[in-house]
Amino acid sequence: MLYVKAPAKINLTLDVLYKRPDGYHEVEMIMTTVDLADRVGLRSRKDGLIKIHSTDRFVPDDQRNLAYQAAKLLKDTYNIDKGVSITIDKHIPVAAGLAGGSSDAAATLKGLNTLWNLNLSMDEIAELGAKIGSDVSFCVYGGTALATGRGERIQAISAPPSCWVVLAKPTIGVSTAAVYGGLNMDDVVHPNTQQMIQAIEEDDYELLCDTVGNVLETVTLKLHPEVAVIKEQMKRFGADAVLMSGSGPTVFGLVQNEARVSRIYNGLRGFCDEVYAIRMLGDRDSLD
Ligand SMILES: C[C@@](CO)(OP(=O)(O)O)[C@H](O)COP(=O)(O)OP(=O)(O)OC[C@H]1O[C@@H](n2ccc(N)nc2=O)[C@H](O)[C@@H]1O
Ligand SMILES: Nc1ncnc2c1ncn2[C@@H]1O[C@H](COP(=O)(O)OP(=O)(O)O)[C@@H](O)[C@H]1O
Repeated sequence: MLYVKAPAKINLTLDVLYKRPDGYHEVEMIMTTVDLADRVGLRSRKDGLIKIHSTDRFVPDDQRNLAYQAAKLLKDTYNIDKGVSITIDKHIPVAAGLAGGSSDAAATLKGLNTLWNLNLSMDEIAELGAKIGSDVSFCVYGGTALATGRGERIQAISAPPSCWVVLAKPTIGVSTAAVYGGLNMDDVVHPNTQQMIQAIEEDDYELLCDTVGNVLETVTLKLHPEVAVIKEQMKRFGADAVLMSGSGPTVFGLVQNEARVSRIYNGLRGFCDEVYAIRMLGDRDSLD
């Protein structure tokens, strides 16, 4: 069995520029991977079948699974006779704005590249990933990046300043398509993507905290007012910056003071089942 780590992402900024004729939205996002990960296990099969087993009962075990789609895409593109048994040890909350499914797909592409000796480059894998979903290319590379286009065009940037990330996910799932669909471009208050890049490049934590922003937040907040309540609580318990990730409903708080991390974590556990205190995977400290 080959095991591949599939980490979650958060969006430090998420801007929508316009709705495209193909129905997708042109975006500008600063994304970074965090240390909350699924574990994808891959075992090659001689019978050509793709079999999925997940530890989470809400994750589909058929062709709807993005890891299944990843394996199928490789089989079809490169005429592979072999199949694969895929085990997904699920730790990332599902339909949460954390790209769990996309990361499982990226891990499957990378793992099968090794298992089936395909010798594809990262760029080739990322390009294939974009056919599965807009977030898959970012998940192939991981780290910290500016994502443009519909999210599939990736430019790496340096690691963000070191801090804790507290994640809180209310017990609702959110449909990404419904959130993009509910966006009214006349109401959009655009985050400053260039300023976020500057904050990261200059290792300026305060500027980073001042610059976080997500245009999808107002849409999800209207659909699910409990997300606003969690945001308020995170602020009250002392997070330096608070934002919804992706299409939500997960809210993240950034914190540098370690004592405050436990205060926020314990405070939120009171009324939110899924709370995590984690690090960004590519923060400055972990690179030292
Ligand atoms: C919002 C974000 C932010 O990182 O993440 P999540 O909340 O899903 O984690 C992404 O843009 C989500 O990417 P992903 O989940 O891969 O979306 P896809 O499968 O490609 O698209 C799902 C649906 O979302 C809408 N969509 C997606 C991307 C985009 N740039 N414009 C869109 O309008 C389309 O309606 C599409 O049919
Ligand atoms: N491997 C997978 N893990 C989680 N969800 C998956 C997976 N494959 C397909 N899905 C489907 O994709 C939907 C969105 O899942 P997910 O990737 O967790 O959320 P998000 O797009 O908000 O980051 C889920 O409702 C689920 O049915």
